[in-house]
Amino acid sequence: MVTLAIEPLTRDAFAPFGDVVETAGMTPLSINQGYAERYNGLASIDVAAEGGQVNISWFVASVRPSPIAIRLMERHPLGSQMFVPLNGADWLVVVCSDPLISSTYRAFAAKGHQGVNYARNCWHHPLLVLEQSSSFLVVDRKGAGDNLEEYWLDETMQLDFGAAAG
Ligand SMILES: NC(=O)N[C@@H](O)C(=O)O
Ligand code: NI
Repeated sequence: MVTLAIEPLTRDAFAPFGDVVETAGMTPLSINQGYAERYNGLASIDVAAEGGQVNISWFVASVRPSPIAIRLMERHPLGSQMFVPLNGADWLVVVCSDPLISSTYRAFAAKGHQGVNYARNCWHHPLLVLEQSSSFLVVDRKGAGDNLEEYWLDETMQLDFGAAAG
């Protein structure tokens, strides 16, 4: 059984896979006569391929059976996909650069104030949450074309919550 250590989610660590949507390290603009701060440019939304349009949706996700087994990876060839948690609950992100090579898999512990934007064609596991009824704002692509490619792993991969890497 292949086990996958879980590492902290940081911009640098996640850079090969997309953006981390958080305000840490960002310099805000003061707006609205000083009554608000604006953090710009947190993610690159890439959904225009083949006439795609932005799709704004709301996910309410359930906790998967424990121990969480990684059996399926997917990617969206025509667009990026962004998840921003709305409940403030911590969650999990699993990505890889080649689903056939287990050493390319990475698991990240996402905090409740962190979102991610999977780059177009980034292999990722479908939304993984740690608390029931976890709500997310999702920004991805709607339009013609096949925007889902799936890969079912030959051997289930387990997440190792005990050995948090990093
Ligand atoms: N199916 C769907 O809209 N969501 C997945 O793409 C996912 O990454 O959770
Ligand atoms: Ni997806």
